[in-house]
Amino acid sequence: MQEDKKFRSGFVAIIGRPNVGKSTLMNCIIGQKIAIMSSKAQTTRKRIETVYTNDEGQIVFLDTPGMNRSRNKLGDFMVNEVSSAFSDADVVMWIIEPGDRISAGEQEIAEKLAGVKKPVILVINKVDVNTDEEVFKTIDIYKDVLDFTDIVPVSALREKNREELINVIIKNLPEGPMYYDEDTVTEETERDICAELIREQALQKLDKEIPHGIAVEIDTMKVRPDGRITDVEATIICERDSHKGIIIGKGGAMLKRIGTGARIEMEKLLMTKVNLKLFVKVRRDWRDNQNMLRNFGYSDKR
Ligand SMILES: Nc1nc2c(ncn2[C@@H]2O[C@H](COP(=O)(O)OP(=O)(O)OP(=O)(O)O)[C@@H](O)[C@H]2O)c(=O)[nH]1
Repeated sequence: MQEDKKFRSGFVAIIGRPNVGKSTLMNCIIGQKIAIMSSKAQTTRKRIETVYTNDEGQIVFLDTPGMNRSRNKLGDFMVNEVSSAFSDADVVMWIIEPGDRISAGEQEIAEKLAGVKKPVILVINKVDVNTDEEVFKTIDIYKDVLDFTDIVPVSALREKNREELINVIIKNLPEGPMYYDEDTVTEETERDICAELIREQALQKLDKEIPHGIAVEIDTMKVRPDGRITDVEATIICERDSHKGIIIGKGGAMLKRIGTGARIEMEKLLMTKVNLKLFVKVRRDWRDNQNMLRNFGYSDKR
């Protein structure tokens, strides 16, 4: 990174009617297909979906409601949740397809976005199946609908203008830190879920002895080159030395039970064998420490 060029980072919300290519575009930007997580896991996860990083910046895509949800939910979402969904975003990306008029659905999105005081980028997707003339016409129709910071025609399927779009998004982000390791794409979510699975087992097996005073941190998670085994090292964090003793159990028996239960669940999620090593650490009052909480994937609201 050069001194005069500051690193930019932030959160991007993607909005658009069903089928305009939102998922395809996101896959195209991050350069790989995103595994679909189980519905059970999703209900407990925060909204962060995927991360793209290059030398200039880091884009964290937020999973806005309506993005992966059922088609007819979009309207409800637009009415009820648009402001809260976008409150975390630094930039909004509105995806449309080329067309010669603004449909009712698009109109509704435009009205809601009119109240969003953030940069809005209009992305015209699927230009591979349209003539330049049709694309220009679309730009013409849409350019005054909102005060867009940029309008970018792309083809998510053919990866046309991918780099240009990435540059435009990063240009619109504020200066900021790298929130995630540069090689993080989606496994952050898998890591979070694995941590959650271990926590779930611990809570189940420990019964009421240590109610909620534990957190789980995944230290390393690596798939072996043959793709058949994932090595995971994780730490269970508790508040007191006495808790540590209970979690480990007599001769390590309790920790072994927690580990076995979690391993079985993780194998289902990751679809590989899992070699799990569990550690236990005491960190006094971790629940009061906001930074530590954020580290464990808990938002301020919890
Ligand atoms: N020709 C063409 N087809 C595309 C492009 N991008 C996406 N598609 C197709 O459009 C269809 C919908 O794409 P998705 O990425 O699932 O769209 P979505 O907006 O995420 O859809 P919902 O999840 O229903 O909201 C798929 O059949 C894609 O292959 C593109 O750039 N060109």
